[in-house]
Amino acid sequence: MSHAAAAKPATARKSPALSGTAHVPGDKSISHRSFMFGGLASGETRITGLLEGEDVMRTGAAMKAMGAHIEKRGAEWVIRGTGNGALLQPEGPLDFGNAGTGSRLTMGLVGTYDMETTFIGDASLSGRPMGRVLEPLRQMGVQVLKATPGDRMPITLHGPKHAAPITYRVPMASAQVKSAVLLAGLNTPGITTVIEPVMTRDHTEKMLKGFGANLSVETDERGVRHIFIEGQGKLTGQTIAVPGDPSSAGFPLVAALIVPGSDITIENVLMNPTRTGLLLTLQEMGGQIDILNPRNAGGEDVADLRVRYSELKGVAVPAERAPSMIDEYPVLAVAASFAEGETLMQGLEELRVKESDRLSAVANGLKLNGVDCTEGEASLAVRGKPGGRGLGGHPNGRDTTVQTHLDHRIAMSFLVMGLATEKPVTIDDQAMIATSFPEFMGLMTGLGAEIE
Ligand SMILES: O=C(O)C1=C[C@@H](OP(=O)(O)O)[C@@H](O)[C@H](O)C1
Ligand SMILES: C=C(OP(=O)(O)O)C(=O)O
Repeated sequence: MSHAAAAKPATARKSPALSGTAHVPGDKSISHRSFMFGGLASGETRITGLLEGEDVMRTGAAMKAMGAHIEKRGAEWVIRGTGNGALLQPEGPLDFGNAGTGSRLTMGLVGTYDMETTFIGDASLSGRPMGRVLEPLRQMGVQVLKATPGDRMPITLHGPKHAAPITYRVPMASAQVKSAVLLAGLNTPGITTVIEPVMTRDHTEKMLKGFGANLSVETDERGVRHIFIEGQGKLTGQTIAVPGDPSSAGFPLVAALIVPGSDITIENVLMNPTRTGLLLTLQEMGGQIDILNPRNAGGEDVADLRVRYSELKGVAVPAERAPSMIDEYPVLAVAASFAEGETLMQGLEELRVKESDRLSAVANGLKLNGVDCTEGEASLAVRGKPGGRGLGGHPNGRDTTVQTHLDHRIAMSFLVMGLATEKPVTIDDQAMIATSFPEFMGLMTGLGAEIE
């Protein structure tokens, strides 16, 4: 793979107490959707706090290629959208790099257009299953002109003259699949219905309503959500302040919990209840996390988090909590490596189809660095070593470099781990960190972390 030639390893070492105040970049999910919905709506959308990570920039480039005007003016992104239903056929393939969210949501957004669009991505994205989005799109009349076996990228779609509205029950807990169908519904006459048995992050629903879509949600007596969207309505540009990403906040947060003496504050973190599973779990483990100054900003709950070093205890994390902390399991496994007793995480089947097979990538990295853990088909049990004694790479032994498999969260999680292990932890490549958290190295070293 050509990527290997450019690999840039990084090493984290046992660090002194972390201190200071940090601002994590804007939420990735809201940033992708801000570019998409702003690019589609009529009139002007202004965005502050946008995550300028590679994944989101790919979404911006795709929207530009389909007719949106996007530019940065000072600290603000200003977009002039095409109007709903008026995206243009792009001249070349849309390259989504490493981004599952960008590619899957855009397949929904443009799949129902009577035009041809081709989706490509890097080696990680090209290995991820896209059938979960193509299946409902096919039901709406979309033709998959080309796909690699197993419904993988590169993928070429051509929409019908008139898409058919469907009722679609999402078969796995996935906000990306839910969102792709709702976005396909935007360009479809009539009402498209998504049935969501297990609630996932609700940014698409909240933001589409904010842009003026006729969208409503009913939750039945079994807690199943029924989401209705009326197609071909008008969307109007909005002003958006993107709150800090709780998934990115997880890295300095866990670092402060495991490095003795630490006391840090992370400001302006999104507290949407569909995203706070990690916080809840770490608090159950005995983590001292104070939620300060809770407030509402632009329709979302946000707060500042004061985090102090804590003696953690293992807990059982219920499978139902997985959707609210799906991207946080790698860093939770790191916290669990320093906790007294066993932490059992269940309901992890979706981790197998992220940027890497995160379940095996985490288990392998932990084992290499001396952590006792058991990988199940959809579970992970970690038996921690309080104080990190005996953990970390073996300088005179075999190569203990953690393989990150083009996965930003694996890279950041193991760098956090190395801040509190007896011996350093090395990862094979830090390049992918820029997909979601370009400021990671500077932010962490600014708090006192020893990473190079
Ligand atoms: O909708 C979104 O913005 C996201 C949904 C989740 O993916 P799935 O829908 O595949 O669970 C998550 O892992 C991803 O980082 C962002
Ligand atoms: C799973 C992730 O992102 P995506 O699916 O957008 O690549 C993530 O950021 O952890």
